[in-house]
Amino acid sequence: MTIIAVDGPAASGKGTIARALARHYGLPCLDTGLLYRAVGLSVLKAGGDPDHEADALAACDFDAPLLDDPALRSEAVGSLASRVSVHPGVRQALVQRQRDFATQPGGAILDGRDIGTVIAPDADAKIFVTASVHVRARRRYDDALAHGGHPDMDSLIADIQARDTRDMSRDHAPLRMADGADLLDTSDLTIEAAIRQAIALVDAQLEGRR
Ligand SMILES: Nc1ncnc2c1ncn2[C@@H]1O[C@H](COP(=O)(O)OP(=O)(O)OP(=O)(O)O)[C@@H](O)[C@H]1O
Ligand SMILES: Nc1ccn([C@@H]2O[C@H](COP(=O)(O)O)[C@@H](O)[C@H]2O)c(=O)n1
Repeated sequence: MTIIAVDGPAASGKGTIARALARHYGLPCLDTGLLYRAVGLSVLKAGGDPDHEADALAACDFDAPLLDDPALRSEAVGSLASRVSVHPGVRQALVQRQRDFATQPGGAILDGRDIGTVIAPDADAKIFVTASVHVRARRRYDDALAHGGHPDMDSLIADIQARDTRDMSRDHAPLRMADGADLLDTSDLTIEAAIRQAIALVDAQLEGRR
């Protein structure tokens, strides 16, 4: 069984890298941010308060098809996800689902904020993907433009900074580089180069464990 943990801040490119690693190693992949986004969107739909733990907890029992809802991908829902994810009860409610995915026969790749620290601390390989705030905001900007939106760079930068601060400073499972993780800064890398480097880092970690 091979478990690969990919963590990092918003728009660092961790999902792109996790999916490429999944193709390369023939493993299933879980974007764990979607689980928190589903909770955030469910609270909103129920008219609850994302900062109120009981409202957020009630939303953890969402229906699986919600994970395919394109509305989950918006920056606004990303921000809601970040607010519900500070509650320890919400994190606890989502842990087993992620661990079950990680420990399926053959293993898996998971990307998120606490995969290498909390969900799979004994993962066979761990990567922490990052990029400068400006580069990450630029990626969100380009995505929004490509989808016909009218993005504002300053508000994207502010949203990403607010999300980084909340994710890194919360008491439970804060975003940080896990022990044994390799850092991959994608600020100046093309997608192809970032994927090549990620595969080289994972290969080296897997080789080191043999
Ligand atoms: N190295 C790169 N160079 C240029 N663009 C990139 C690079 N890596 C990812 N991107 C683009 O940046 C955007 C965000 O990437 P991605 O969704 O992989 O980030 P993420 O860290 O998973 O974000 P999220 O906060 O949604 O979890 C996507 O449009 C992706 O194609
Ligand atoms: N393992 C995780 C994954 C995500 N979160 C929180 O959800 C927010 C949205 O995540 P994206 O990866 O889809 O951007 C994120 O800002 C985190 O607050 C988490 O706590 N743990």
